Amino acid sequence: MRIPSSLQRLSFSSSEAMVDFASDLIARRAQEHVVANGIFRLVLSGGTSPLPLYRRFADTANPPDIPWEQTEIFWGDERMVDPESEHSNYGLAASIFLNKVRVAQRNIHRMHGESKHPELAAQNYEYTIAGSFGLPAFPAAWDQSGPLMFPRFDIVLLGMGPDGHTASIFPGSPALDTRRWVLPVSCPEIPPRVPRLTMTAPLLSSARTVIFLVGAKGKQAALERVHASSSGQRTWLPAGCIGAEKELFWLILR
Ligand SMILES: O=C(O)[C@H](O)[C@@H](O)[C@H](O)[C@H](O)COP(=O)(O)O
Repeated sequence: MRIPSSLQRLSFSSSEAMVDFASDLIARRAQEHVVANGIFRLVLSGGTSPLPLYRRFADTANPPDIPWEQTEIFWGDERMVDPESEHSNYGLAASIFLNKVRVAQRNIHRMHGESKHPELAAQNYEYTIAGSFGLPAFPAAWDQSGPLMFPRFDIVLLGMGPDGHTASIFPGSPALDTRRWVLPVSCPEIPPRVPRLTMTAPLLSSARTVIFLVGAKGKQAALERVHASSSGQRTWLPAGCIGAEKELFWLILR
């Protein structure tokens, strides 16, 4: 795991407080990245925990000051379903906020969950990532002989399931240790029981800032194992294997 220079675990007694913290942090970092590089690359999470934050993004009464015109949007994982499906991570984010903020359609990089060929869809997303970062058309992820290379997203949002999975990286997944950036995932044991696509642990952990948003209900045991690992005991729970280049935040709703 890439050890971040800062690790913060913060617990919140209300969803509003957690959303206030997360949206302020994202807005500040987004502005800094736009000033420094002219662009802000944000990776969204699936699941239910980030939904209040997504609603805040679209809140016209109290909008966070995010430079949407300079923002590119990606997903950490997607279910192999149509974008119109209620299970589509893209579809949910689009209906809650992406269709309401000033992000350009060309900057919304969704994973193609409707593809009948998950491996091709994964490779296609690696091309998309390479394109955004101005990297060669042949993604370094496929070059078995070259040095390891993982593009650096500015902020990655993640959740965690009760089994410790994050994105669609389940315990024992090949996505934990690979040079690939995106991999197909066969149907997991947990709902929705559909195959997925996922960014891999090394790619997610290369981000400058990683923010976990977790509701503690049903997740206490996994949280304890993940947090024990950062104080020295090893865990192989996928969420505990995710690091960051600079800052790793665990925002936990009590
Ligand atoms: O697409 C997905 O399902 C996710 O990205 C997944 O990793 C999710 O974040 C966790 O399962 C937590 O989900 P909840 O936030 O709904 O508990």
